[in-house]
Amino acid sequence: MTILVTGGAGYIGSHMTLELLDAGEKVVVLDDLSTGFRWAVPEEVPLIVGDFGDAALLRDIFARHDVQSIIHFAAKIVVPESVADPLGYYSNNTAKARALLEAAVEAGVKRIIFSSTAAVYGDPEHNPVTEDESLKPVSPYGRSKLMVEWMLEDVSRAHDLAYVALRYFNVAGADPKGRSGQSTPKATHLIKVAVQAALGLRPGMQVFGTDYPTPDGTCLRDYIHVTDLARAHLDALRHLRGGGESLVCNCGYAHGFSVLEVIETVKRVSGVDFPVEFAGRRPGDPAAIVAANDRIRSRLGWTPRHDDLETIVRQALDWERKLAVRNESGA
Ligand SMILES: NC(=O)c1ccc[n+]([C@@H]2O[C@H](COP(=O)([O-])OP(=O)(O)OC[C@H]3O[C@@H](n4cnc5c(N)ncnc54)[C@H](O)[C@@H]3O)[C@@H](O)[C@H]2O)c1
Ligand SMILES: O=c1ccn([C@@H]2O[C@H](COP(=O)(O)OP(=O)(O)O[C@H]3O[C@H](CO)[C@H](O)[C@H](O)[C@H]3O)[C@@H](O)[C@H]2O)c(=O)[nH]1
Repeated sequence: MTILVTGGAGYIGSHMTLELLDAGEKVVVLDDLSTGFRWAVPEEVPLIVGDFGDAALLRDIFARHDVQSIIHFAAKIVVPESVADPLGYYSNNTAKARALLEAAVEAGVKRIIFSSTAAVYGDPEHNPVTEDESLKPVSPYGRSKLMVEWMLEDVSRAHDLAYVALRYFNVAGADPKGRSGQSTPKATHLIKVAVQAALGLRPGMQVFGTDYPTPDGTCLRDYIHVTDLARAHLDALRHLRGGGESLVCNCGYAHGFSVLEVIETVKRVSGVDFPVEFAGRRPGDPAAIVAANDRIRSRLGWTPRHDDLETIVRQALDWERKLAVRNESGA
């Protein structure tokens, strides 16, 4: 039985592929390499370069490989880009997911795990936010993902296809064995930016907003280690294989760090006091968003192993150094 990983050449998908191989699973990756990297897919894993919305290609993959489960990561993921190009996001993230589901149902695929996002909550009224909080995404990106959750709910009722939708909070860190990490050249994620500043790869950084209703005035986020996140998918797979029902679960540690706390941690771990400028709020940023994680713990038996900001930062620094050497050598 093979697992199809869409987006397996990207940041989270490449960690998932490693985790699946470590667990002895058979994997095939489908990725168009729009933001992913060929080198991020281990040599022993077949990489099909193509579009996950291409029905003919999907039919061919399902005919050649005994795919019983899909882990669907492939998507466009940049919130401001989604505001500028909503139709591009609804096409890539929503319409193509419909095509994937249609092909999966046609081929008799039994299980799908979907990368959803905390962005489906928008600016939540309560923290930690539970899965039952009202869903008010504020960006086309969040809406494009929420619509897929709704499709999954309907499709799973009508067909023999069970699903787990995992709502990721702020994904960070790198493979503890140093095999992969966040490699997107212009990534805007806080930890990536701070780590680049610490390594002198950028002159400094900005803090977006210091007047939020939080203890130090900067935004609070729940940073989850990418390997703990990948393991949540393994737990979801086990749940579905055991006949478990379809589920939506948050993925986070249930505690938050402020932007200033993250920057302070990067400075401490790296030993570099890089320049930080205080700037205005970034449009669309919720003040605080922290995951309630009771459901994923009780229903999937998930337990975090890397819930430590210093470890996350240290591994992000290690990966960024590796990446700098790789980029310098033109590999
Ligand atoms: N990074 C985060 O903090 C975060 C938070 C919440 C949710 N997510 C979700 O996790 C998933 C993975 O995100 P990531 O951070 O690894 O991003 P990424 O950009 O590194 O990975 C996405 C991968 O999908 C591929 N892809 C995109 N469109 C495709 C298409 N039409 N056909 C085939 N391949 C395609 C890209 O080439 C890339 O390899 C996404 O669905 C994203 O929405 C990420
Ligand atoms: O240079 C920077 C970068 C970020 N921030 C701040 O740091 C916090 C975290 O920002 P990120 O960009 O790292 O993460 P977001 O919380 O905006 O985004 C996360 O949630 C989004 C949905 O809301 C998407 O899912 C996205 O992929 C995921 O990383 C925010 O307050 C942001 O304003 C800064 O102050 N300076």
